[in-house]
Amino acid sequence: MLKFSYKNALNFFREEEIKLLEDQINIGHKNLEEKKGPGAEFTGWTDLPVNYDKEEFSRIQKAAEYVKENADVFICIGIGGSYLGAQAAIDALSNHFSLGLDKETRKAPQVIFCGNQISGRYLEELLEYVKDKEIALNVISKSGTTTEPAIAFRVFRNYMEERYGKEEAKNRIFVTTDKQKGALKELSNQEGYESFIVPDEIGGRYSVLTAVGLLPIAAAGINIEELMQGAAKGMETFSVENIEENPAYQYAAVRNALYRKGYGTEILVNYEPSLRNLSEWWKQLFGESEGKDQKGIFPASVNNTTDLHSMGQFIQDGKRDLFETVIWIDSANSSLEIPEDEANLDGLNYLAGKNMHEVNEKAMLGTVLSHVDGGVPNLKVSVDELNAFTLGELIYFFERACAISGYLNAVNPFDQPGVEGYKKNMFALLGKPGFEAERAELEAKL
Ligand SMILES: O=P(O)(O)OC[C@H]1O[C@H](O)[C@H](O)[C@@H](O)[C@@H]1O
Repeated sequence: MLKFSYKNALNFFREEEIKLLEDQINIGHKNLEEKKGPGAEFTGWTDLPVNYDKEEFSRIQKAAEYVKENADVFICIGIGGSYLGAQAAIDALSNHFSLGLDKETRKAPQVIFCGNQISGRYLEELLEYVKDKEIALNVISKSGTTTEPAIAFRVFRNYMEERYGKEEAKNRIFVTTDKQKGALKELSNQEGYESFIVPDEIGGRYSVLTAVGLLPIAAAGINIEELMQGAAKGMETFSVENIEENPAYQYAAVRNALYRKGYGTEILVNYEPSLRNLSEWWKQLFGESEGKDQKGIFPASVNNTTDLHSMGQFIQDGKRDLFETVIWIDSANSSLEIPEDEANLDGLNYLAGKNMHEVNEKAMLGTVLSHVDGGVPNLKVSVDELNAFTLGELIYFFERACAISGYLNAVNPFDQPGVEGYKKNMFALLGKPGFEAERAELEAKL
């Protein structure tokens, strides 16, 4: 069961301040339930965990089986919401070293993401890496026109057609995009690729539980039925109107109470390397949803205890406008104990026989207390253990909290007008037809 606690933030605001946000939360809740608030056209994710296309879901499972049988490497091309959720889930639930394990042990292909930057070196090295491995590919883009994945797909489509021939390449390429529009849809129709849909009413950063995330996640050997069941449990728990019974709404309210006092940066903190990319997914979710109209909480992250040795100083003692949200997994996920050592030169015998988890937990507790003393409010989201079910719950928790939090700060949590700025300039500088006037203007500034 997911739990949320803000007891370590209570030195920084009064409980009553949460109460005072209740009316606004109720309005946000109604907006989501009735799908009628700002950005209502992108609220398809609210009931997705129970209201999804079951026929497509089984096609996803079948495609994942095909990939498992026929590929050593599954190349997933996408950027932003079209890869972060899948990457987060796969990292959270797979062996840290699965890249180095053979396929028999892994029972699934390696999933490698690309098209999420414009590095030629990365693509070239990936082409070299897969040259003696069987590959399959999933190109994922809701709009079907995003430059980064489009370039990577062009490179890999050429490569696969040359290597496998057009017909076999077609069997190995899966497309996830809009149901009717966009260049990728057109290409997919023309070539006859098996395709999956990003529903109109679900924006990229809310799409991990659609085919966008589900195909890569299933191909990595993760049980997507359990993931959806966990999300459905999340939907049940976190769609309750009453804030006292709804941890997601409490989280949204506390964040806003802190923000209004000048805490402008939230750091998501984990103590497991497998959660590093959950933070990357979370950053897009909250950053794109809330950072607009010249306001919003800046979402940051640290990976502990690693970053206590680099960012710890700043968090403890630097500019005081930070608050932290710790994601904690209650149960030990390994039985590794610290060994006894006769010489005890490192002085660690006081830890001998202790499970690593116990040490990690004390590090977490000690850090929270110390940061609170240093003026950093601390929130905590915890789950009993990390598995596909609880991950589904966590995903829904954050999605729901994010939407309500955006409404509390009077922004549309479902649009992202700001991301077009760099694209327009890049197109102009690259000489894309139609951008001639902007090009001259920008070049004069360089
Ligand atoms: O899936 P796509 O249409 O390719 O979009 C990928 C990403 O890029 C955009 O610029 C948006 O800011 C993101 O919200 C989106 O997730």
